[in-house]
Amino acid sequence: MEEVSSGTTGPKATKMKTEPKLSSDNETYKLRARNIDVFYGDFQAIYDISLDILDHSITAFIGPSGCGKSTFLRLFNRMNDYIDSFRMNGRILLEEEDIYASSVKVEELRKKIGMVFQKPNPFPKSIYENVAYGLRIQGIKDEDFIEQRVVESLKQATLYDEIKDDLDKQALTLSGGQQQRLCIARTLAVKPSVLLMDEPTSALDPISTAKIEELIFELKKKYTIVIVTHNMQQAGRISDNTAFLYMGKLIEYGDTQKIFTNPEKDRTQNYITGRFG
Ligand SMILES: Nc1ncnc2c1ncn2[C@@H]1O[C@H](COP(=O)(O)OP(=O)(O)OP(=O)(O)O)[C@@H](O)[C@H]1O
Repeated sequence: MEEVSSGTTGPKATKMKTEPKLSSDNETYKLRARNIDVFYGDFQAIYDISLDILDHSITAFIGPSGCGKSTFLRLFNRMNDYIDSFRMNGRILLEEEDIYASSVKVEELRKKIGMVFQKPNPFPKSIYENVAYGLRIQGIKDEDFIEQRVVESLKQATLYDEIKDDLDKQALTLSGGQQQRLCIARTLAVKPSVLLMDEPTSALDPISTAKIEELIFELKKKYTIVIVTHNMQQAGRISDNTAFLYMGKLIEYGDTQKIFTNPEKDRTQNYITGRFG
């Protein structure tokens, strides 16, 4: 392996002479995107992005509205597949598996790579059933197992203590911040290893936002987290690495502190200092 040059970008990224391997000396890459182009019909939304995401880290995607952050994030659990006009070039590897290979079952992939959206979207069911949902659709019938997993997931999402006596209550009666933590618990219940978060706090008040940020920070011990955020303070507070996208291109990617204090590109500097965007 040799030090990175153009084409492959990542924290301490390395350019592979052969097929990408998943570990450098002491760090492991969980996800790798290689030469990704995305099109919606004739419109190109992503241009030749290659980037590696470290395991057990928080990676933030930042950039002005429309630069392609959500499009890029959604590639990692194939959410763009729902869009008729979507087309892509390139490869995305989860560990060593090409997630767009024809052998991949998308439902299985989404168990491994869960997603939390901008607006909390609980089902109109009880708190308990929201978290149990993913297990039930897998055909799991063992109620003791389901209950144990529901409680464990709610605890991990730091919601359990607030609602433990109300598990049968309608999820839609929870506050926005609680609903978002419930959605995180629902995602955790099927034991993913990666969590994708698309502006998970943008619909929340500052106190709920702080709780979710603490939770995300805690979750990185067990999960690899990729988060899209418009909030640069948030990216600076919680992420280990930051990718700055502009008009579908990856401008700069690396250690968050460096990106925010001493970026290499003028365009990054202009964006993080609020000169545009
Ligand atoms: N389903 C779609 N069909 C056509 N064009 C789309 C579709 N989704 C996104 N786009 C376009 O692709 C580009 C990137 O959009 P995307 O939502 O990924 O950007 P973003 O950086 O996440 O924006 P925002 O911060 O506003 O959410 C935009 O020009 C957008 O209009």
